[in-house]
Amino acid sequence: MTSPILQVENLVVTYTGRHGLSKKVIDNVSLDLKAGETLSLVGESGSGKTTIGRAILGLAPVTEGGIKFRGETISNISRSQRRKVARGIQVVFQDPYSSLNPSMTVEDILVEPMAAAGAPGGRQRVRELLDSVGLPSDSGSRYPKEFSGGQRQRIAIARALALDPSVIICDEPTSALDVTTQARVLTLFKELQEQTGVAYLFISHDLGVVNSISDRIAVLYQGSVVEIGEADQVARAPRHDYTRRLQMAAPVADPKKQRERRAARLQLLAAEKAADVHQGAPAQL
Ligand SMILES: Nc1ncnc2c1ncn2[C@@H]1O[C@H](COP(=O)(O)OP(=O)(O)OP(=O)(O)O)[C@@H](O)[C@H]1O
Repeated sequence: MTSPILQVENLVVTYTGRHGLSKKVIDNVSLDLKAGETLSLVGESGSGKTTIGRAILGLAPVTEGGIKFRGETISNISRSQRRKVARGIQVVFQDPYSSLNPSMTVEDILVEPMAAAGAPGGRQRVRELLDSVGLPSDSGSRYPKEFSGGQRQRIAIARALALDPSVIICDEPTSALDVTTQARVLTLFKELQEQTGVAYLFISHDLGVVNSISDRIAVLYQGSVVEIGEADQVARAPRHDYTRRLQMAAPVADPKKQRERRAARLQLLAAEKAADVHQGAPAQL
């Protein structure tokens, strides 16, 4: 069995507010990401998905537990150490409008991470990166505002690929895109994974979106993993009530499927009522 490339071990993230009140937002989460796989993290807004991604990137406090990349601890280390050991972890954010510096050309955006890491990265590499994400090779001299949302997300993906990462954290990377563009960008993620062997930790609130690209899915509820398993099993035959609710909340275009969903939702509610399991159940999704 291949050993995991990224390990989140018993992670606890606690934030302390202005009045000294502390709030545990991640509670004992353990996750393994294997080389070349896509593990999705799904849950409703506020469940802690982004916080886990930020903790991996060194942007959220790791209060307890630890994070390892290629077997080396990367939590609670200095910035300079992180630059050395964690350069193989990159990120693509949700919003392609705010995540790209509007005053930089696309070429400068792509060269920046390579220059910061002291990696070789000339015009040829920029052209390769643009080509790999399906953008015209002359895009380098243009500015982000000249591109559509989907194209901007391609630029952000090219930037994430610049240092040949082995892990990309994709934080709701298609949520700001229309459905057609969303599908194209998801296909691009898949193709890039086939070509490069990169692993994705794919963060989304939408079980429908992640099912098509995930190997495994972990479901997060109030800072804890309540279910984890093979993508098809979690998305199609969830074991946990909360996952069932997420499944039913995911938008579907097909009216027949919508009717089936509605019937299943009513059945679930009736069963819960009968079993009186409402106490402690998550809020309406
Ligand atoms: N810097 C912070 N200080 C205090 N609380 C925070 C901070 N960042 C996040 N939180 C809290 O942590 C919890 C988890 O937030 P997080 O953004 O990780 O959730 P999420 O599942 O990614 O939600 P969304 O899909 O809306 O982004 C929320 O209750 C949020 O208010």
